[in-house]
Amino acid sequence: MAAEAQFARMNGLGNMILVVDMRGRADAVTPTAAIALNADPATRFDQIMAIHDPKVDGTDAFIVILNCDGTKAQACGNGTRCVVQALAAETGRKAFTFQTVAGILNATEHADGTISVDMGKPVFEWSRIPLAEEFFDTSRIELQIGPIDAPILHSPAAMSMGNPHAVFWVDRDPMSFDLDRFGPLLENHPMFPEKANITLAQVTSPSSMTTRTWERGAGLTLACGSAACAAGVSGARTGRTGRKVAITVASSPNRGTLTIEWREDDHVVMTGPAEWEWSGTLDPSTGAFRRDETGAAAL
Ligand SMILES: N[C@H](CCC[C@H](N)C(=O)O)C(=O)O
Repeated sequence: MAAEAQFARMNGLGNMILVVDMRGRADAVTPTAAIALNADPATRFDQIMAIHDPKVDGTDAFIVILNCDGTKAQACGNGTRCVVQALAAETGRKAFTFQTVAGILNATEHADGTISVDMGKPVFEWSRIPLAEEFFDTSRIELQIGPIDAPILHSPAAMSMGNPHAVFWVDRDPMSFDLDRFGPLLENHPMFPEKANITLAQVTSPSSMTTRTWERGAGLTLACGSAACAAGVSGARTGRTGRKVAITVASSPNRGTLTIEWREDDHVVMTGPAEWEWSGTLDPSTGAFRRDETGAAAL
């Protein structure tokens, strides 16, 4: 049995996150532990954000991201805001720099409690998304589902925010689509050798859209931050919106909002809330956990 690690159950717009404090130790949260934690209704989650000691100078932590099926993810926008809130509560600091497998992320907590994360630069090159087929222009790739002459979803914008995304444009509320049926087919489509996060986006004005996402490795989640980034960038890239959009996440409680700005320097900045629910300790090798009785926010 591994020594216990502190964790906090948190959420970003309903995206269920476990922030696990792995600082000062060499082991990792195992896929077995992730699967066990997800199997218990009390600790069911979409992503684990494991905070490890920094590996490079100038960063505060190295973050490892696990999906609820035990696979690794390269990016998680909602989870990153949760990590910022937990570390800000612990240290009183407002600005952090993290390293992930996808690169360096800078993040800031604002006075109103919202958190901005610089999610880095989008990647459009087909081989780096990655797609299985060469596309010169990945803003509209050939892919459709439904009847060949009347597809239900077609021609998504494909891109990477560190993790692979496909954004399908729809002309009505994304909640009115059978995403639980189409999501698995598209996530696992041969076009996406590393699978993909699948988002439906309805543009509602040049500065707003409504989204809903089927997540790679997690399925239908209440919200997905990196998908909101992908939708915002794809809206601007295809001329549907400007470079700053308010994204209503249709599936989240009270249809919450994320603001996505694709800055002129090519960085994508996501701003939104994070919420602490409760804290506890867990065994990172097995997933056995205990809930703290104090009821105080802690990592
Ligand atoms: N919920 C996350 C995304 C998790 C990504 C994951 N599903 C994958 O790429 O495998 C977010 O807020 O960005």
